[in-house]
Amino acid sequence: MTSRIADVLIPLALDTAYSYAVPDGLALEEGDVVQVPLATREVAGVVWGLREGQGGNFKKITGTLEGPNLSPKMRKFIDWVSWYTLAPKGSALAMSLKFPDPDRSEIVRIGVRLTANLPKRMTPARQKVIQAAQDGVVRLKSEIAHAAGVSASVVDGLIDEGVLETLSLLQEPVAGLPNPAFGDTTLSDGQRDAAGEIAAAMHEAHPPVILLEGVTGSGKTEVYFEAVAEAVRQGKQALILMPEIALTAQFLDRFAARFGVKPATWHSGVTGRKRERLYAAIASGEVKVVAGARSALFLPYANLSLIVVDEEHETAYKQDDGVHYHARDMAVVRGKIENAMVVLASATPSIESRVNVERGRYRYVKLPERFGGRSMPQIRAIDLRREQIPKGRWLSPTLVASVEETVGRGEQALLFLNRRGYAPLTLCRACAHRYECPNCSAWLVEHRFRRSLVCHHCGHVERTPQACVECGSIDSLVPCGPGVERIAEEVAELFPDKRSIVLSSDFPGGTERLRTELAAIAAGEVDIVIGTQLVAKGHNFPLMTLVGVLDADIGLTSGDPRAAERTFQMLQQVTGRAGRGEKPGRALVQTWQPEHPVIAALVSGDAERFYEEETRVREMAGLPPFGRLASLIISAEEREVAEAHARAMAMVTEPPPGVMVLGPAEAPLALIRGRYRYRLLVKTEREVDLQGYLRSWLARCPKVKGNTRVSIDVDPQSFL
Ligand SMILES: Nc1ncnc2c1ncn2[C@@H]1O[C@H](COP(=O)(O)OP(=O)(O)OP(=O)(O)O)[C@@H](O)[C@H]1O
Ligand SMILES: [Zn+2]
Repeated sequence: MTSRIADVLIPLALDTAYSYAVPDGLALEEGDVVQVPLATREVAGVVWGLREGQGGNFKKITGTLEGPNLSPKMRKFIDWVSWYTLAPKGSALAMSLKFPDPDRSEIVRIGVRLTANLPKRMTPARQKVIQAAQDGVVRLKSEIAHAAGVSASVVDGLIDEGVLETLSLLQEPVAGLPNPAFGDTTLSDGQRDAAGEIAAAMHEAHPPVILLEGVTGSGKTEVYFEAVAEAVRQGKQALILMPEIALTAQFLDRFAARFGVKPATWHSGVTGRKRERLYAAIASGEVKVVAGARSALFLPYANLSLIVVDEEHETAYKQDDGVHYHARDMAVVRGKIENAMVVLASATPSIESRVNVERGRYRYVKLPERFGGRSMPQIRAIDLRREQIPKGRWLSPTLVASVEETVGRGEQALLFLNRRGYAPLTLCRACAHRYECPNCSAWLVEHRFRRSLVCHHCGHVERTPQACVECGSIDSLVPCGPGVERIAEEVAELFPDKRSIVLSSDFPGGTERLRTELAAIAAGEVDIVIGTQLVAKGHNFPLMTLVGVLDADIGLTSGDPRAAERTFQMLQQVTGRAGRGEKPGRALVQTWQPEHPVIAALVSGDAERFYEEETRVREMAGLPPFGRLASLIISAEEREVAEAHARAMAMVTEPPPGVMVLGPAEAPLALIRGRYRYRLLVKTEREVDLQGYLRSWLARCPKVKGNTRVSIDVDPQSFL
């Protein structure tokens, strides 16, 4: 006798849907959310397929659950992401599902976040909480305890000691309705042409992917707002993806000035009931515009007609754990599936997107000039081989003089160094002991404001000792090299009367306070800003007329195939913060190698030269986008186990023509969080079916046992 069978995908790291019998009388459709027995538990899952068959041996579906049905397009997207990234299908599904939690009450909720205080006594449990709260996001007490895997009493203890502060979380409306006619902006001629072209393309039968390239300060935002307006006029939805930190108050205000309300925002800080309500409103089509971090790409939009990827070159779009996906690339896929237009916006596009334009896959719209007739900043290199910097200092005399002049005129200066903390390395003067992380092969970074040594890879924190832990000498620790905190110290000595601020992701008080500070800078309440990449991009500070780059060479020698591109983008972005207001800006770039192609292109203002040269280099080396890469990290708690497994995998590679497997080699970060890491790198020609090869190889590999893990990263962005 045949009966109905449902193949149910469960949002856990499982690659296949499991078959269940559908009880008589239960109305079901594909995409419905159901409850099913799994081992000894009841779990939620989504009906991936329905068929007739011999269902006698299968367990029965328990019932249907509330929540939106996942559309065929959404399921196709999830299947695709899983196929492309090799992540289990269930893990890809997990990114798209938010189940309502019937137990959560709507009464006053108390959130907590980290302060700058350290606990009197550090315990492993407390350390876990501090680590989990490191990002400064306000979370419910229960959430933080859960994330840290500790009991609520540990969190209470930290609240009592002032290490965590409490805030009450208000219930806000999900989002207002954007009005496309609210604040019609007068566009420049260039903006109008660009906006016209983009809005027209939305009406094509198959809307294209458009690369919107415009120099820093050209007004790309106003241009893509017109496409958003068009989507709203049609009653459809638009998604604006941003690197998380770019979700600034400034952006939200600009959106509100154009559309009358702020957009709905989706990122890791949106939690609890708010998250559930937003999820439902996006699925019903009630919310029209979402501005979100990469995770917003996986929401079940009812009728999406536009995806904007702002700052499309940003590395923050790549997720480096769990499902290793690149949100820009997946946005292009989602756009195709939804028949939605995709706009990739950047002042410094990725080589990948540029090449896609050359190949005719993307359309190209350019804004060559700054808005309002403003000029690009004048950029000059300071050759550190010629100009002496006094010992123990990091600002050259030329830079110091320029800062003085700038702030003397009542304008602002930004000093950029992409290094958090006080010093990247600490050692003992007496015994030369170097302070290293106990869990990672990395130096501990001194954070002087917090009086601690911190690992930037695993979050390990220890109090800076008075006596050397190795030889016992007192006050013998020496900081080596600069971080932003050390520059702040130098600035305070050089300009004692000026108001300065250090901004990095360590900023106490987290994202919300950071937003306040960014607004204060824009309002002119600070003279000198010292910052990492956090302040380097996306922001608009009208009074900032000088940008000083303290060490332009930092990223150039990293051994990453994208090192030159990344450095160029970063320097172009940070120097682009100068002169965005009424007054012209300039940038001074301290370097040991002014003749390096990256620095030379930056100083000459000739971005095209850099792109041509770098594209040629990639093509010759067969690197992306002219060839394809996948990185496999094999890790285990014992070095020998990781190495043996990596070698066993390497034995059975059997690469076909056009495929090379390199390694295994110890990963540059050989130890992270107590796990030893080996790496295999697959490099193929562009036409090769990389995923097909990886699957056939993995099928030949020995089974993963014990605590060994194999993590697969297609199109890796990180080579550590
Ligand atoms: N049509 C317009 N009318 C008035 N002001 C505008 C207009 N277009 C842009 N601006 C202003 O010009 C400045 C630069 O615009 P915007 O921030 O969009 O540049 P961008 O191209 O995104 O630059 P970046 O890539 O450096 O972030 C902003 O202060 C913006 O408010
Ligand atoms: Zn560590």
